[in-house]
Amino acid sequence: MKLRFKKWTEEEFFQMREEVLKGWPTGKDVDLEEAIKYHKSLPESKSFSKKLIDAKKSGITLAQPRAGVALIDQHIELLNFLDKEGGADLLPSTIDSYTRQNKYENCEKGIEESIKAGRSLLNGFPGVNHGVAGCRKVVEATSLPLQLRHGTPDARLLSEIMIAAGFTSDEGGGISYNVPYAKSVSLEKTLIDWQYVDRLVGWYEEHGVSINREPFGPLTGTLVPPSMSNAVGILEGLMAAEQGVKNLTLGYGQCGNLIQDVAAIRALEEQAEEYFKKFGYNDIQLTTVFHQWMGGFPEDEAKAFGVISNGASAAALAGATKVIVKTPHEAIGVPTKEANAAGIRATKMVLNLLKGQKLSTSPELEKEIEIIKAETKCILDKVYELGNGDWAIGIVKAFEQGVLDVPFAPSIYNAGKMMPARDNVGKVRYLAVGNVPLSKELVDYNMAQLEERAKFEGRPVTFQMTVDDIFAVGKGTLIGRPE
Ligand SMILES: CC[C@H]1O[C@@H](n2cnc3c(N)ncnc32)[C@H](O)[C@@H]1O
Repeated sequence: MKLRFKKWTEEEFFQMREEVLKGWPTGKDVDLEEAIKYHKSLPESKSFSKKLIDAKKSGITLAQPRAGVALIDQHIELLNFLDKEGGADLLPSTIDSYTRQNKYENCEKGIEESIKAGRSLLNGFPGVNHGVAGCRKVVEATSLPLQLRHGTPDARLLSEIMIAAGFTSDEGGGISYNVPYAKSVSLEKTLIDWQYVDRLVGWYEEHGVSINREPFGPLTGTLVPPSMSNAVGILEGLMAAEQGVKNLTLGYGQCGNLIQDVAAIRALEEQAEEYFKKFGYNDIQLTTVFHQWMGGFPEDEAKAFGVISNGASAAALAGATKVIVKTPHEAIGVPTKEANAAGIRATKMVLNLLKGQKLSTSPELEKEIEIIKAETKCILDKVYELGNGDWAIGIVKAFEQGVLDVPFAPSIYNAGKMMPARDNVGKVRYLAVGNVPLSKELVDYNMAQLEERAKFEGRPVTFQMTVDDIFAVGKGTLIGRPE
């Protein structure tokens, strides 16, 4: 399959599908006709797409945790606990790390050892190994819409199985589940593999079943300038729309300055709408998701609840359709179901207190929206030019040249030349642009904001600011002031 920005024909899709379903024995149980019938038999209350659109219409922010364990019965117990005791509005199934690397043999062993140990020895739910029948048990035994959340460069088989089982949303994308998650998987490969997933969703849509797609907004979750994550989100949105995806949630990871975070969500939604319209995708149902702080967490649980609640309020005031909830065990590892539920309850408390409130506009907010949109436009215009009108080709060339550049990404295909740091009020700025094609006035604007911090701290604008910022929240502040 040659990479190009064009909707796959059915024969192209079904030809690749034969290989995909051979990836593990459970692939042979995927039957699309049966899956369509099953989805149509599900109550509307289990449709991710519908719940998101209803929330957007009523202007509320939904709360969704991350959660996943090795064995089906324990996973069902966990999800129902998060529903009943946590008050979750939407349910996940966070997939384990072996599945994310297509190491299904290791999953098999992990499942056997978890049975012997009587507890989960995998850090998530091994959906491929459980197969359609196993995943369907989860769908049948829970009462909220279900989404697979993972970090899988090649999620073709995983998506086939879990969507056929009745999951109605799938997170990820050819950039956002490659660059922050893999070391040496090429962009061409993951863009094609995620075109497959989007084409599968397009096939469900063409047969009357709406499946939500959610690119992974936060990327490395470490000082990613909003315009860089918004550019990636819009690109993955365009890639999905071209393959027939209709229900799309674009995401953003909290950076910490409230005005910038609200501006980022507002800019993301407005600019994505602009690009969908400009390129002829007029029937996209667009929603947004705000990820609570994705960086280092305090170990102290009371402080962790402070971080969680702060993220919940930013999501509500931004008007995001959904907020992804963190837990007070974030600094330790996979949370207990009690800690996970507590994170949701704290979040829901804040969402309820702020119901109907949105951050009203202000000169500072308008300025930040304008800056983020202008930076994002510089990046997207260059991607389009590099691809000579083909977004997919443009993405590959943009990473080769550092036009798209995600800070602190493990991928060898990421230039890593751009460096961010916070300004004096904690907004994330471009300290060194690398080859990110910002206009001169935007480069100057970023530098002027950083100069203000430098003056305040009595030090020059320096990479040390970036380092200090990375450790700051774990130490209890947002901006890494010199000690
Ligand atoms: C994107 C990374 C996030 O996913 C979270 N995460 C990963 N696996 C699980 C898991 N199995 N249960 C709950 N949270 C999880 C992790 O804590 C981190 O906040």
